[in-house]
Amino acid sequence: MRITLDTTALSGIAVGDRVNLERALRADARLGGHMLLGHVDGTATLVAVDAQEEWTDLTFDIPADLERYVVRKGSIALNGTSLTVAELEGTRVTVSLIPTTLEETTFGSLAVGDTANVEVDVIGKYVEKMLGERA
Ligand SMILES: Cc1nc2c(=O)[nH]c(=O)nc-2n(C[C@H](O)[C@H](O)[C@H](O)CO)c1C
Repeated sequence: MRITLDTTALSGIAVGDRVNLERALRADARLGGHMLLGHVDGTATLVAVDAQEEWTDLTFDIPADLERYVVRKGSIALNGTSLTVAELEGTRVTVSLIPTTLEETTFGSLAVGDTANVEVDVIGKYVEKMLGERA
């Protein structure tokens, strides 16, 4: 689909490349992350990797029009993975990845300059629309 290739980083992957997969959440299951729809809003560029002993900080530059939907300690999906925003400075979003996440996802092989798919938390979009309509 044209919109998928235009909006996501999927146009840059090749046969044999790894991707992250998660089965759909059951409505009666416990929610361990946030409500992820799989609708990618744009792509972010990895600008810094800071590996510590017990976690690794990844800093991404996200599109300017998505910044307003991201809050510190809020949720963001990067490459389909539900993550917590550890730091936020303008369009720079830092996430701290635990070893499990690095092992189970493709983040372990991401390098500075690589792009990742971004899905912002949908709650902010609904709130924005409702407040806009009320004004
Ligand atoms: C909300 C959330 N936040 C983080 C995070 O900030 N850092 C991290 O490393 N992992 C987080 N996780 C768990 C990951 O989504 C999970 O480890 C991967 O999806 C692999 O299953 C979740 C669910």
